[in-house]
Amino acid sequence: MYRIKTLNKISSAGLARLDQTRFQVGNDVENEDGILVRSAAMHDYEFPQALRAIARAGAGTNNIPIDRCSENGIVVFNTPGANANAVKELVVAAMLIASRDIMGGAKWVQEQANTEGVDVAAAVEKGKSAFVGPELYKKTLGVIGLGAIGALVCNAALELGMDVYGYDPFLSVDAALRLDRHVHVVKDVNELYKVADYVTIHVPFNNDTKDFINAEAISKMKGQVRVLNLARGGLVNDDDMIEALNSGRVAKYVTDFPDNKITTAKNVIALPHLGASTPESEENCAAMAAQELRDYLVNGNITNSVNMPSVSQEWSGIARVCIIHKNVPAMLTKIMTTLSDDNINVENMTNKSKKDYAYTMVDVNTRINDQVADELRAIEGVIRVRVLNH
Ligand SMILES: NC(=O)C1=CN([C@@H]2O[C@H](COP(=O)(O)OP(=O)(O)OC[C@H]3O[C@@H](n4cnc5c(N)ncnc54)[C@H](O)[C@@H]3O)[C@@H](O)[C@H]2O)C=CC1
Ligand SMILES: O=C(O)C(=O)COP(=O)(O)O
Repeated sequence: MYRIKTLNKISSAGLARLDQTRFQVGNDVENEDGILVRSAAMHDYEFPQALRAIARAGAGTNNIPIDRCSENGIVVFNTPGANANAVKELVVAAMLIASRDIMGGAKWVQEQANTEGVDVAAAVEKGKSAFVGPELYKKTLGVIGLGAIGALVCNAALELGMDVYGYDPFLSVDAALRLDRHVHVVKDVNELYKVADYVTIHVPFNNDTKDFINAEAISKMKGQVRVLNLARGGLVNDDDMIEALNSGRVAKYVTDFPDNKITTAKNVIALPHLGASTPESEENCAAMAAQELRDYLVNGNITNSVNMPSVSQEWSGIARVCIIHKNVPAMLTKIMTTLSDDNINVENMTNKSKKDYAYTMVDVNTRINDQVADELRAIEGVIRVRVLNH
């Protein structure tokens, strides 16, 4: 029985992938083998001895201590693209509410209705000019980060008749193929700032991207620009943004990641981290995350991990040895020598690396006893050894 702890509410579509005969799932499970999580903060989380994998039902993994996971041989998964459409749709809404004063207008109508003696129909026609705002059509959108979400946003904006500029120095081939050919991809983000009426950011939050939009970046943007941040709060420097909003250089700032400081600033539209909050996305993410967790725990296969390489292998033989180790020379030789010294015949094998870590999966035709597993564990550079039986 594998024990799976949920640190957030996970859609039942995902939990259904973890059949009750093999998985015990709940938020009170202890010494868990796997964790399913959304945005719960895990940086201070104490890893139980059994923990082998964490699956983030979503895209951003900045709530998870990835380095500490890698050092402990814990595989971290996410669900690339599974919530991208939901975010794209909210970005379209964000552009609209940043342009037309839909929120202010709707609130004002309610206020009229609640004021005694006001004829709402008449008040609306008299007062509507206070809520005028520009159209998106023929305006320019700058998209920073052209991954799963960024590419969908670019393509949707083209459909709305916008001119679209995109920036992503690490653009993958797959992502480039998803991008409409009418998007102007620029090599220098300043080229995008120079022309964009709207700037939207879709990059992961990390040490390199913290404060990506700061005073210097804003100084390169057009006056009256509208800035959208549905990625992470820390990508935009709050103080610099507040100053730009106060001076009128930035006309509106829409953020999906409000905090006490930014929420009360002028011309801020703060949403409660709603980007992925659709039933469709919650189901997609949960199903993908549960599937990844299951395939790793049961078969040792790794798909969509952010800290370990992708390795999947059909079963051959009767036992499988899964070894997470440092990506250093001679590991494979040492692993193979240990197995052959114990007279174990290898049926199939895969070895792949990702940055400082590597994963070796070996199918063998005999049962692996504790002594062999301990010999493998004793190899310098080996972090974790698991033996699975078919
Ligand atoms: N508001 C919400 O509920 C949601 C927010 N997000 C946030 O959006 C982010 C992006 O999500 P996806 O598009 O699914 O991820 P993704 O991994 O498909 O795309 C990220 C893109 O950013 C690019 N990138 C990385 N560093 C960059 C830099 N310095 N400059 C320009 N581009 C850079 C990468 O090359 C990649 O193409 C997530 O990391 C997460 O923080 C994601 C889903 C929901
Ligand atoms: O996938 C992401 O990165 C998100 O920000 C979505 O977060 P959530 O799962 O809605 O808490």
